Amino acid sequence: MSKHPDIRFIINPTSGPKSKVDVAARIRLHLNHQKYSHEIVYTAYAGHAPELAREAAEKGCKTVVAVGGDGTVNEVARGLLHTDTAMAILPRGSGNGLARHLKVPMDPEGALRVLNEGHVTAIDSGTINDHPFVTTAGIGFDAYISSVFAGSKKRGLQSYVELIMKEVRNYKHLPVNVSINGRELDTDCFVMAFANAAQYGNNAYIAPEADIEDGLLDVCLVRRLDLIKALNLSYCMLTNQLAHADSAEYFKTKHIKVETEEPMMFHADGEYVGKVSAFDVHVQPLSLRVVIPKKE
Ligand SMILES: Nc1ncnc2c1ncn2[C@@H]1O[C@H](COP(=O)(O)OP(=O)(O)OP(=O)(O)O)[C@@H](O)[C@H]1O
Repeated sequence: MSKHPDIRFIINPTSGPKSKVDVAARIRLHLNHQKYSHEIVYTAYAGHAPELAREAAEKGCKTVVAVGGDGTVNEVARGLLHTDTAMAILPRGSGNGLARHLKVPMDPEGALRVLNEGHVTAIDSGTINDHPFVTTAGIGFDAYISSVFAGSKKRGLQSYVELIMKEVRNYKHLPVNVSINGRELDTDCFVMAFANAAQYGNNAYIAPEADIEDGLLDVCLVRRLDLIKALNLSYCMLTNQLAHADSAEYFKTKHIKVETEEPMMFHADGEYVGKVSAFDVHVQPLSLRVVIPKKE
């Protein structure tokens, strides 16, 4: 019986800002071929990577590398959850939230060095209405932004920030009912983020205290937003600090339920999923094996 290669690289050819880097050539150049056999496959459509990752896991592949941004990482992770196959990341997106949280280098050589070392650990993931996420999920403004961004041809950090600045003034909070840690809360919700990793990507920290191995999700609730709160929140997100209590509240939990009068948009790992009026969010403790840099 022919043995499956140790490592499958899954490249999303549409990820990230246009770049001249030939990532397949970098892989061939920098992978330790004495240690690992490998193959490179390309996604042909959105939603292809979970199939490619699951197939590799079923064939006994040790590691599957997500070559792309957080959308690709989400898809590869979905195919590997609760298996023995580890996920590595070769970051090619514009945000790269999970790679940054796990301290995977942003350059291909650095990311391949981490892969060559082969240090594996287990991390949590989450589900929002049964949609898995590994970095963040959310309802309200961040989901609205992901829905608008998905329909826009523009990519990159600058377009993203411009979009947020344009839309933030028009977006209105909605009333929600929240059940968390045995408590019920009737509140307004501008945005509610469920963070497994600390950041959305691009070092924008929505939950600075999030620990990806603690079996808990960090919830960040912004009830209402005005100019002062928006400035405080943006400053804290960019400097990796908890925002002032007037701007945002933080909770740690295994499970949270949210019900809304009007349907609200939600996202999983920055990909817009849909609009519903009930959300059930769970942590899935230590459900994904990942390749990370060795701690010093
Ligand atoms: N071959 C393909 N053709 C079209 N879409 C694809 C293909 N392969 C994957 N996709 C979709 O591309 C989406 C975006 O991918 P990804 O998030 O990796 O890149 P990005 O949006 O450029 O990065 P970031 O999320 O960091 O901004 C994914 O949700 C995935 O479903």
